[in-house]
Amino acid sequence: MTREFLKMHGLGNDFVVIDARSEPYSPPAAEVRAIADRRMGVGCDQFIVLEQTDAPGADAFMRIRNADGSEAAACGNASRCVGWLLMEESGRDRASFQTAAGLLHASRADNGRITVDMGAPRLDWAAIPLAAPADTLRVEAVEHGGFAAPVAVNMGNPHAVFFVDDAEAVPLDEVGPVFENHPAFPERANIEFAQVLSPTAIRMRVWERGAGITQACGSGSCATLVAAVRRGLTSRKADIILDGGTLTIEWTEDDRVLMTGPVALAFSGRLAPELTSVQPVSE
Ligand SMILES: N[C@H](CCC[C@H](N)C(=O)O)C(=O)O
Repeated sequence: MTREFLKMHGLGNDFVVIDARSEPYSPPAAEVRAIADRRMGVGCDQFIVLEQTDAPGADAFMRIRNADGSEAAACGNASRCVGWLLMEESGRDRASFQTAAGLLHASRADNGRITVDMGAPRLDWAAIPLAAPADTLRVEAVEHGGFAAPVAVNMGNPHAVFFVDDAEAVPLDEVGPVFENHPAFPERANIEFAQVLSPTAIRMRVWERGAGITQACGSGSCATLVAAVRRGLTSRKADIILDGGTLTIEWTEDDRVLMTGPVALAFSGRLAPELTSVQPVSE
């Protein structure tokens, strides 16, 4: 059977979104990779499936899969897109949905932007997770190519934030995969390189776990702001300037991280049977 999908993005971090609340759909990793492939399939950084849920207060469960087929528990840019879809569906200005990292709450902000409360950051080494006890403010065991001692933050997914003098100079495609797969991160990690421009502005580039370089990363922007505040480098609310545009992040005094930014619906289409019946690639 074919399935309708929506192609959406948040600042160029792009998604194939399928509403499977009435017809369950949990494709194997090989099928997700085929759909995410930018030649063979539709192409996306993350593949998002809305699932039926009986979680109280939730309109759906948001299942997040990376382009490599792996599952992630958080995806900030997709959370804004899903929040927007649910608000458009209900006609309300708020929406809540369940993720593997917990219940998220979305609301409309100014100029068509959407705010998602991404919850509290987790800062303990075991919650990142790290392979061994460490000070998450400076993880000394992680260094390569002149970059060392990142701040580790979990926003539902693991992040390592390096502060640098010039974000544009970072050889992201070379050092990104080394840090993503570093043994200090038993579940791998999303890797951010942040250049503080002012107490309220940070330039950030990202290498995502399971997706590589993306135009933007919402959970990565949240992790970057939290890391900067912990290091005393910025105020608790700042703009994160990504390749694809700017997100505004605030770490509130009551320990919530609020992410505000745009959403975009590019087009809709139907996944053809060939794609939904792809045979697992022999490893
Ligand atoms: N693009 C997403 C991050 C996806 C995280 C995923 N790469 C992981 O494995 O954690 C965001 O906007 O937060």
